Amino acid sequence: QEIKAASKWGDMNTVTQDLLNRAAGDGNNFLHTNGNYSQTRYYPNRQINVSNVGKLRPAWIFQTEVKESLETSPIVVNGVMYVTTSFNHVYALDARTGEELWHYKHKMGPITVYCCGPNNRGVAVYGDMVFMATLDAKLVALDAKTGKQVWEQEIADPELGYSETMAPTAVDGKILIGTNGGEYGIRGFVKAFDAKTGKNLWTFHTIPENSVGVWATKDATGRDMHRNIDAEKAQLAKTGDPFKTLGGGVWQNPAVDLETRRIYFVVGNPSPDLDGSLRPGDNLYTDSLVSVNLDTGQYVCHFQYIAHDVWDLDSVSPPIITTVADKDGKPIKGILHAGKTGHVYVHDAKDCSLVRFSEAMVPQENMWTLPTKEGARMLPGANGGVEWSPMAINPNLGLTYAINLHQPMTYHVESSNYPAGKLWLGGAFKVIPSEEQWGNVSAVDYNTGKIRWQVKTAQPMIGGILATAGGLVFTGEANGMFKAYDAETGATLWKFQAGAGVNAPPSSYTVDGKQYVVVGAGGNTQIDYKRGNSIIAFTTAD
Ligand SMILES: O=C(O)c1cc(C(=O)O)c2c(n1)C(=O)C(=O)c1cc(C(=O)O)[nH]c1-2
Ligand SMILES: [Ca+2]
Repeated sequence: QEIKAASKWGDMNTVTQDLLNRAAGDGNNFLHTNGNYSQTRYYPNRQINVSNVGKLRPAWIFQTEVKESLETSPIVVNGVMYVTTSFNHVYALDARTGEELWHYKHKMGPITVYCCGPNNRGVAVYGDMVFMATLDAKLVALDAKTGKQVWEQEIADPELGYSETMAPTAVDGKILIGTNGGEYGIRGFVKAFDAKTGKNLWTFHTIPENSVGVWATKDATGRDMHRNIDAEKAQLAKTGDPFKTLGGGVWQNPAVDLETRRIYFVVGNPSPDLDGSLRPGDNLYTDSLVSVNLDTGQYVCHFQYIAHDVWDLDSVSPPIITTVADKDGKPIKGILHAGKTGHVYVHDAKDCSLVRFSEAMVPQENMWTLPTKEGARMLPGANGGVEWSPMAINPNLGLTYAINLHQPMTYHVESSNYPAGKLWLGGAFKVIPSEEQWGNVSAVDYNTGKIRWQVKTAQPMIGGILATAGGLVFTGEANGMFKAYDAETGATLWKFQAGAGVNAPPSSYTVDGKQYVVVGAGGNTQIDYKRGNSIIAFTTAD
């Protein structure tokens, strides 16, 4: 195996910072989880385009040995592809043929705590190494040529509810990583580790020691959240600031702005999910966009969407940096984020402030009805709106593409004390079986907030989306359909039956003059979509 890998390996496979910086214009490679540091998922080549996508067909199918939910974003470096699976396997594949070059299987520790499946969303590449974070809360660095482990570092203590599902981000010799655990009473963070040695360089706690905030009564869109502020104040006087167990995971990649040396990420829900009585205050910085300094981890700004959330409405879909129109129509550096609430939020990158929010992409009903013991119906359900699924943009059209869920649920509260590192929901959210569920692909004009087009799908959507300069948008569905849409109109231009849920973000790359689109088809645990173990690469070229 080592020999096979080495024979494909040249100096060109070394990932320099310069290569990572130029990823947005590099159609040969797919170097970041979301395409580039701005996380636009906009692929610059157009060999596959609106006029020939109908001829797209599988070039190869690679089957992993793990038939469990697949959420990997395939990373491609000079003809070598890296994918991960549930339970932290990594494969290096020949991107032309799908031939296996090496396979790394993480030796899992005894304790893994994850709410929503044994997922992994992929690797980061830097220098001659490949980085993955694991369910037992380790960061591992592998030799990119051989898959042999170079170092391993504990990110946090898995016994306390910390675990990893996200892909790391590599920048300037640092590996950035957050944590999941919003359902386990953790104290969330983003950490930077030295890429060479694994040494911890800085830690930003997503929950400040003063998490109380301003007693906000309205959400980002101005709707009353029905908080009982007097009761919260009484609880605060009794038990103090709940910051140590307040959750606030970061389980998707940050966007990196090298011009200002700032990163932007979104923070998940407070713990326990449905029981607000034990955690008085706004619960800063849960359900927020946050920006910190890349070199020091120092706080720069934040914007909270939902203060004192009791519906598990994590902020999670990865933020995108792009030029947007401000309120006066003037172009500014903006940040886009799609909420579980079903809105696309548009921010000013300078101070995180909200410029606008889009029309709701899914039905919203009874917002913000508080959970009850018997269960209160509110739409959207706890998976959103939009889940962790990354959006993609087409900057020429000024559109951002999101995939949506419509899953009616009731929210139930049942108070219980912190069970030290065990699941701590403070109640339950339950799907209403008699109500229809569905999904959408939505194209939203981020300069106006208006929905440009929307296509309904048979099931709620989870996974991700890719936009290309060929005028296309690619995304998959639970029923195994992988589709290409016209980016301007939403017309379906091509589809393929992958045999299992296509619930992962697609990538694209070009090698030996051929453009490929690649996606995982392995289903999803959280929504129980049909499992599989395929990585499928498509091409139109002969
Ligand atoms: O708060 C958290 O830390 C956290 C983590 C994760 C995860 O890491 O998979 C999910 C969620 N929350 C969550 O609320 C959720 O709906 C969800 C769906 C999925 C998935 O992989 O499909 N993960 C998660
Ligand atoms: Ca959560």
